[in-house]
Amino acid sequence: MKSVYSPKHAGHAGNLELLAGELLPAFEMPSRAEFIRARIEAVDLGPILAPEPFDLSSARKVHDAGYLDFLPTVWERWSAEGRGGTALPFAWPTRGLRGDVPPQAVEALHGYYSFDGGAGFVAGTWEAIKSSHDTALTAASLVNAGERAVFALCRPPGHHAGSSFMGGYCYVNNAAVAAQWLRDQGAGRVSILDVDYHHGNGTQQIFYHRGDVQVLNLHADPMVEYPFFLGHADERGEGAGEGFNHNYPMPFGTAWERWSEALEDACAHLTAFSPDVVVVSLGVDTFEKDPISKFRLITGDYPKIGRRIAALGLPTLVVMEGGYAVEEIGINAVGVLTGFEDA
Ligand SMILES: NCCCNCCCCCS
Ligand SMILES: [Zn+2]
Repeated sequence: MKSVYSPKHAGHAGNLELLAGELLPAFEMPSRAEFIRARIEAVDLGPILAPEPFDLSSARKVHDAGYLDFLPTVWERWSAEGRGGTALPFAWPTRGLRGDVPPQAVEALHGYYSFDGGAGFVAGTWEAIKSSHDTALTAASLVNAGERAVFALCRPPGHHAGSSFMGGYCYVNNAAVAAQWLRDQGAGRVSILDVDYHHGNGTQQIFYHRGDVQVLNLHADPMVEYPFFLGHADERGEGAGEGFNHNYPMPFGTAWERWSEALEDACAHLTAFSPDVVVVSLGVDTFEKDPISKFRLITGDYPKIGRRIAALGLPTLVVMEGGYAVEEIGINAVGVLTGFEDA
């Protein structure tokens, strides 16, 4: 299986995140991508290609123009105010407030375009975001050219980013942009299967009113887990999107037996939709040892996920999302890919 990877992710480093009342080093750290890349090489999965540069024309079909135009300017605005550290939002236009965009105040603009305080910027963040976007589209172009499956080693991740909001370490929704790009290349229908521990609220929001991109999410119950404010089973899509959104919220402690039942049901809906291509948002924070998550999948479960997805018999783009047990992230993420190949 081919993979796509860019070393430019590494500039997105040294971020701090607000966690349980403390500013801590962000769990979404550069070593995540390096452990995965090392594992790809260790198991000889296949060639690791550099991304081609892509323009943002497909991104502009799933993200708001003002939002996309803001991302490259955050660090320069922040540092122009003489600030260092991590650029973080500080005020959000929540219920009862106005949504006028404050053009000059970067921490208010950042809040305007965020749903949480979890998408910080340092000097190299925009370059990393763009390289992650290009990584996903390069991998998508290989699938579109006939590869059965390609792995986009994206960092930063994207599934929490909506049409005009960032959050949860996500800025540009790589999987959503790739699905849109595949549609732009002529794919009639695309399914996005998000197996990350956290609900892909951004991906759901982007396609919620569309019937051409089906979105299926397996995740922790939002009544008890981040991102909290989306991801319930009764969210089935609206308008043209009615019936094309499927959520499988599950309780803390969920292990393979329960989780795989949800995967089976999701695969049945996916097969019924008969997409031309599947985009997998691969998070491995479902792992029992993940430091911020509470499912109980074990390393031996990840090849089973890959085998099940391979059994769909569809061209497949795998896009890296979350996973924070850094020592095992490579074994678990690449386990999905080797499982897919061995099917
Ligand atoms: N106590 C909940 C903290 C959640 N922090 C953000 C997690 C983002 C995961 C992205 S896959
Ligand atoms: Zn996650």
